[in-house]
Amino acid sequence: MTQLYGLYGITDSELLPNDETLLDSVQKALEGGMRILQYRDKSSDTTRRLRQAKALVALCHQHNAVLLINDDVELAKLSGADGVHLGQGDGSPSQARAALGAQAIIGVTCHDQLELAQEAAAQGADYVAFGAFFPSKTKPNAKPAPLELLHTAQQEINAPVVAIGGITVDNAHQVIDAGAQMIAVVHALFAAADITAQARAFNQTFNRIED
Ligand SMILES: Cc1ncc(COP(=O)(O)OP(=O)(O)O)c(N)n1
Ligand SMILES: Cc1nc(C(=O)O)sc1CCOP(=O)(O)O
Ligand SMILES: [Mg+2]
Repeated sequence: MTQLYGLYGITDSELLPNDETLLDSVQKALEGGMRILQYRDKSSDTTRRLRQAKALVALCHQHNAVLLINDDVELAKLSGADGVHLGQGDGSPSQARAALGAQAIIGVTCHDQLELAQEAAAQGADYVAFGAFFPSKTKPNAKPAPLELLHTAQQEINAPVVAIGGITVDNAHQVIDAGAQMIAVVHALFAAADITAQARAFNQTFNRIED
């Protein structure tokens, strides 16, 4: 079973606009050691979303990686994905659990608010996500979150903690040192010239030897 730890890649339909670039880029990230992926396509093209989600499930499973679906519990169920990532407007973790079953991985966006994470964990979320820790190219208007929140969350929340927002190979150590078990990355991973090397570099940040 895949651990909820390390690099957590998130796809972006603007950066990866067609099936070929999506699957090719994800394959490269998997070759670099990414074991958690979220399919994030905010469009209403249901045919494309189902086709791409199913293809990503197959590809991720070939590499012992998990595929989570952003926003959409129904798509997670139809595609055979391993779980779902819920924003604050995307339904509750308990509703998602009822739809997807006990084995499903359910993550919840908590912005900069510890209370949202407490609520999500109490409802059975498998991880909680805070952000944005740095200025994000993908979501420039995301509300900033302070690094200290990760320290507090690690101590007080009974679920693994994800950090998101503007994370790069250069700043990843800041959120990891502050308590993040996973780093969720769009641009610095999927816009990289060498996605495999970049995925490897992100995961190495977790393994680096302390001075
Ligand atoms: C791991 C992770 N954390 C946060 C988000 C953001 O979710 P949300 O606030 O619902 O925003 P959208 O991604 O739906 O635009 C995420 N997707 N993944
Ligand atoms: C989807 C998303 N949610 C955020 C939040 O703060 O909740 S930041 C973000 C975008 C993350 O992309 P990048 O790694 O390119 O900054
Ligand atoms: Mg959402």
